[in-house]
Amino acid sequence: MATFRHICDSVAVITLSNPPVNALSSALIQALQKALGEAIRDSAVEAIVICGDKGKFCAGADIREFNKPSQKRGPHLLLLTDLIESNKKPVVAAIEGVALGGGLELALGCHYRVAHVQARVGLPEVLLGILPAASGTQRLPRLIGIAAALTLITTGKYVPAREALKLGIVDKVVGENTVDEAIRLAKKVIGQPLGSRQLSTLPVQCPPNVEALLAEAMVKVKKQFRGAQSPQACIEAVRAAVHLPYTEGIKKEQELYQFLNATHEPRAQQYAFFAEREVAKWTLPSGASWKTVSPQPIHTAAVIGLGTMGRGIVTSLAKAKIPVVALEQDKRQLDIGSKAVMSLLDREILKMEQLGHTEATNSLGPVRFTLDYDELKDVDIVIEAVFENMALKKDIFRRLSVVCKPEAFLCTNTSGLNIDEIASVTNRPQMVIGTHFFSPAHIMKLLEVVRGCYTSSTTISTAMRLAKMLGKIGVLVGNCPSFVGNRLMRLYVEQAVFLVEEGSKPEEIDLALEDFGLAMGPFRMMDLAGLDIGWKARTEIGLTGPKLPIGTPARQRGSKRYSPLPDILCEQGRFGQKSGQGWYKYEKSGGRNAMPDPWLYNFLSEYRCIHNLKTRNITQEEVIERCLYILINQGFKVLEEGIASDPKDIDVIYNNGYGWPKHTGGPMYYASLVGLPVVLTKLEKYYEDNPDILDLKPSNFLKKLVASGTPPLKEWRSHLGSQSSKL
Ligand SMILES: CCCCCCC/C=C/C(=O)SCCNC(=O)CCNC(=O)[C@H](O)C(C)(C)COP(=O)(O)OP(=O)(O)OC[C@H]1O[C@@H](n2cnc3c(N)ncnc32)[C@H](O)[C@@H]1OP(=O)(O)O
Repeated sequence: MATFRHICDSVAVITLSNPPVNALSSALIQALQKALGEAIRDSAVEAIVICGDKGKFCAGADIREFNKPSQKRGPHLLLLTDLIESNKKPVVAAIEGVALGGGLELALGCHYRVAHVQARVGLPEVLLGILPAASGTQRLPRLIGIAAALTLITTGKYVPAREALKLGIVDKVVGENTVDEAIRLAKKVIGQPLGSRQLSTLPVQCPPNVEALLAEAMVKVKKQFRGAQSPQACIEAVRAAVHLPYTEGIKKEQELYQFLNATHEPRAQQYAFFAEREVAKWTLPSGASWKTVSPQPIHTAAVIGLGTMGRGIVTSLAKAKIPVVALEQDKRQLDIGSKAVMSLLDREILKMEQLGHTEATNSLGPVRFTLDYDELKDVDIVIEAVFENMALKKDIFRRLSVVCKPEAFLCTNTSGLNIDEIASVTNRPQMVIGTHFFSPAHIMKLLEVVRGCYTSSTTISTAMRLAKMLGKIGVLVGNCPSFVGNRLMRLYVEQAVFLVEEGSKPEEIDLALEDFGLAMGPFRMMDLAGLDIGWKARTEIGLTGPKLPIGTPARQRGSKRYSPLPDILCEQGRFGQKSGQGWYKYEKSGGRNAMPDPWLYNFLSEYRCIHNLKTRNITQEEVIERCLYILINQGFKVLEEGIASDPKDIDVIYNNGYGWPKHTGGPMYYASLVGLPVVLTKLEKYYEDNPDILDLKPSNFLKKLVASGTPPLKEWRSHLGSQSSKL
């Protein structure tokens, strides 16, 4: 756990060991306390170095223990940091890999910190719904000042070693032999006064405008993490560091920690943390799983189509150091696309240089641009990223069948087209898979990996491995129209439009859902994405436009309610931000600043008049419930149909691809927080009021769970019974 071995020349080295990331479990904290006690008492020891086993210092408190009753957790990390700091023998932290959360707090208790150049440090507690409650909110501001500490503590950002050196978090950065360097430093400082190295004793250097700084930070986090309490608590704790002596500040830190712990946020965020790691551990009903099926190596890749998605995918591959061949259909498109890719790559290089990488250019994989399909003959994987047109995609896949080597995997980046139809035109349907990237593809963490009926488990394994190589979270889902993410999203957006027909304003709905915590309300989101995209898709399948049978009622398709509002806006040339007007108006075409539009109010009045729609007062509560519960209800249907195998798959998709607030855990976790009987009763009521909105009808699976006594979320899967899985 924590071993103490004697080193020559009187420096004791204590090694933290708790694989895989040396998280501070109660057992490790106890062992560390014991090892420290021994080193302190040993008169032959004059200095101490603390390091981590296997090249990782420490990833912080053991998150798996957070739900243990506190009396069973053993000695508190906070006391340990005080014990280290007050020790008369100098203590040096040798930071390799990571020093995160409690790991960095432990290092801040030490008198000196030496870091390996590739190490990263940070206080990510805020991302787990808590705050750095082992003195991090009090020691860090004393070390690096209020502004920098606020940024780190409220964002949870990981800082690379060189930046940490500039900020003053670490004292030295080394390219190799971190522990040896720490030992050398420890020896050098034996006998020197430690006063200035004891952070708790230092004054906080406050700029004159400190209150304004804190207020500004508060405004920022309230906007950025709407509805979440931990970022605000972090600021309160830093404010305590400004105004109170250290021991009082620590009391405040503990109070705020207890307060947060009593909310649902830590549990929700910690659920989200583990869910992201669990989804990588896929299992198929056949028994094949990540453990049994090896991925094939991917040394080279090709991307077809250099539109917005293709450019991001190429950049993402280059960032993962995978050589890419990027193909376009004609010279003009190739020129435009290649320029755009080069500019994205330049930005990546700049970002890396700012983070202290000296050889940033060499850390990207090479990109070759071409018009020639023959250049694809040797690549290991192809990702097709042309626009959503089935005929075009099929043409490309036919061609790939001929050109690519037999072992090459063929992926289609689609947000909802049928993978099986695409696979069926190839000579290797078992090697075809959907890879639904999210825009911007080089930044967004989510990758929906869509298994078709022919897709082999080796192909799944390889695509999931590719996600990991790209630094993304791959979530395996089944093949159905719009897959999981967009299938749920469509109903949420449609519900928002129905609410406008019934009397809400777009901005009221956006505000209600943004206050709930969603990154962007549905109308601002539609305007950003472009209303014309959905319009084209609806025209293609005959929901509107020339293919719509004459005599179809305007607000009905089959037995379902339909709103033609978005179609009419498009007919008026209102495509959203790109045309300067959509649900909102903008300062210019391409403008970002959404302003309520009086034109829309008049238009909506006329529309309601024409369709004989009576407006009514719609509460925020109804907006949230109808928009979110219909999405959640569809989540239960997706589980029932075996399109997703576990509620956490849906939560990971929403948290990482759709701006769902992580502090509520994701839509399915949120449903469990609200209580399934409540969700069911509300859906029943809204369905009764709106019998033509068929998707409000509660799913059988939701009803089954409630009838079974509302088991906890982790047991839902076992209640699915023998459904026909699409995985
Ligand atoms: C008990 C009350 C104490 C109160 C004290 C309050 C003050 C202190 C609070 C904290 O310290 S909270 C923890 C803060 N630390 C983090 O948030 C770090 C989270 N981890 C990461 O960012 C990454 O895991 C990593 C360390 C950068 C490694 O990333 P990598 O991509 O290499 O691997 P992963 O798949 O993410 O992780 C591997 C493995 O390790 C598990 N794990 C990671 N961190 C922790 C942790 N802090 N506690 C427990 N387990 C952790 C992770 O779940 C993976 O497990 P498996 O999936 O392999 O089982």
